[in-house]
Amino acid sequence: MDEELSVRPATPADFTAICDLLGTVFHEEVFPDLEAEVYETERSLVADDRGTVVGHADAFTRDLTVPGAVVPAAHVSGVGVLPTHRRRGILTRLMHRQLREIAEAGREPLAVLWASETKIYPRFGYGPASNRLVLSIMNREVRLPAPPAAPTGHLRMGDPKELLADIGKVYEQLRPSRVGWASRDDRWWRYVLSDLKEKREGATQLRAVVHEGPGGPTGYALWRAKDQWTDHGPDSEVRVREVAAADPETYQALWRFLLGIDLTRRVNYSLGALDEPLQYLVDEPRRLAPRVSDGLWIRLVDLPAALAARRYLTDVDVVLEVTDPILEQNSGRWRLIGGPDGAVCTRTTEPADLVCSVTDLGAAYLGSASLSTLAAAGRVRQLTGNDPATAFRWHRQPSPTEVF
Ligand SMILES: CC(=O)SCCNC(=O)CCNC(=O)[C@H](O)C(C)(C)COP(=O)(O)OP(=O)(O)OC[C@H]1O[C@@H](n2cnc3c(N)ncnc32)[C@H](O)[C@@H]1OP(=O)(O)O
Repeated sequence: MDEELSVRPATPADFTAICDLLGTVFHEEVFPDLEAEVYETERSLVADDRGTVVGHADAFTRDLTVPGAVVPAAHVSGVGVLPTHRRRGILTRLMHRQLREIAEAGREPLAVLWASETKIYPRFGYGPASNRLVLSIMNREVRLPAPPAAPTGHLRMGDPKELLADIGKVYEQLRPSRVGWASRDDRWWRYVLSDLKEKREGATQLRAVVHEGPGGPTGYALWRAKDQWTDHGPDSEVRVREVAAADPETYQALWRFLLGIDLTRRVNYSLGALDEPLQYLVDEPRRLAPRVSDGLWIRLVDLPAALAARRYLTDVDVVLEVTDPILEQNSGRWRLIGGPDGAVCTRTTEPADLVCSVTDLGAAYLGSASLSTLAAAGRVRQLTGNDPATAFRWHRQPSPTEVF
């Protein structure tokens, strides 16, 4: 371990160096004014090599919707180590310290992140908790059911920032029941809707469409388009950022709109849920070209609090024997008693029904990865007939709305 190197809390004076570091490790231009919008200095850790910032990790203070509840969760982001200092254990020091600090603060039972590479985080107890569907739709080749003869709503297009009151209202109405959604205060809405030209990758500005029902807005979509022409004529692409719908009529109306934009031949959407309803609506789902990728990674920081915070699909009364080499207080046997209305989780000396690591529980936490599947893989060991796998599932798959 480097004697000279320290891991310490960042100060405001480190901000420029942190932005430079993130630009270097992610091979992209970083816009400090934009990052400053959501950056939380007091949660930011740096690795300091004799006055030079060589590593960084931070976390955003946000809530995450989990099965049946909304839970404070450290949204970990901005992780990087300079190429001159890689593979010397700096990330390990940053992650261990960050997890210990989150645990000691006692406010957030969970940490959540998006991984740049899937090898990095399991060793720190993060499990892959929400696979997603990446859709690349040949929109001319698929048809949705015809709209109702007398639709109850209509669509209104505009600048997302001007439609924010409606968009924000829909988001807040749906958020408590949509697993994987993160809370967005005013700063986060500014960040999400910021639309720097340099980040558009040649596409248009961000556009919004709101579905207006008799009682107010019931959904919205955010998208941009990238124009292209070939010898065959128009060949443009729609890049869908978010789709939020309170009911099936709204969902269908928004997708009918997105798939029907003139001059376009493809619609790309990278945040589809594994059970995205669109797959069951179009007349030729193969033309969606769905591809599975990973999504949110979950880390149980305060295991009993995290397990008690979510709801369970069916009644469960089970003893879990858990290993957590980093946060030892999570290791041991836990009795979880819960169901659709709530849960309690307490330490126990009773014999275990199931043996697993904290990483496996992270994977199963949002109801996406099944404990049975993890058992089939040999990661989880089911010791008795008391199998909690069904209880850990949920009605719908997680569907995060953004990569933070
Ligand atoms: C939430 C987010 O922000 S995700 C973004 C993560 N950041 C990036 O991908 C940016 C580019 N990459 C980097 O900055 C660095 O390579 C990091 C941060 C991923 C790793 O930092 P390092 O200080 O090199 O990691 P560290 O030395 O602590 O490695 C710990 C272990 O993880 C392994 N590891 C670390 N990164 C990777 C990787 N990208 N792929 C495979 N294994 C990795 C190491 O080999 C090591 O394993 P070992 O203990 O068996 O030898």
